[in-house]
Amino acid sequence: TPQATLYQRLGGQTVVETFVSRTIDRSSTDERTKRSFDGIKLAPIKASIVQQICSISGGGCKYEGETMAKSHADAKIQPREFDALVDILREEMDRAGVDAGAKNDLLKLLAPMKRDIVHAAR
Ligand code: HEM
Repeated sequence: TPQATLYQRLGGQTVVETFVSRTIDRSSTDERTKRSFDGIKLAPIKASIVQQICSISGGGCKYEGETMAKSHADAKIQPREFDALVDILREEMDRAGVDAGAKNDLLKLLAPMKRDIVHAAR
């Protein structure tokens, strides 16, 4: 029998949509992260992040959005802002009932994106 994909272990589409939606809603109002979301429409980012997570976790989607470097460049995101958003994501995966192993496996796939998302001072 084939192994479950990470996407399946995360709970599939409904669960991924739930924790992504709540993460972005909270990030757009949390004092630590909200400034970057000022004037940004949340529904399209949510859909894009769901597609990206589905793609990298073996859910069979094709991510069609921008690169992480390009989509975050204008916001000049600081390391503490990145870390705060990931903390919110971790809390929302817990709240959505995601298994600890699956949660950590997804966080491991997202962690290397930090270097593209965080603004490099030059
Ligand atoms: C691992 C962490 C993160 C991932 C996986 C991620 C993923 C994404 C994705 C897939 C998009 C949509 C790109 C597109 O559709 O072309 C996006 C856009 C965006 N992200 Fe992130 N992101 C992360 C961290 C952050 C952080 C830390 C912030 C701010 C605190 C942030 C703020 C934004 C904003 C404001 C947009 C919309 C940009 C625009 O439309 O102009 N993201 N992100």
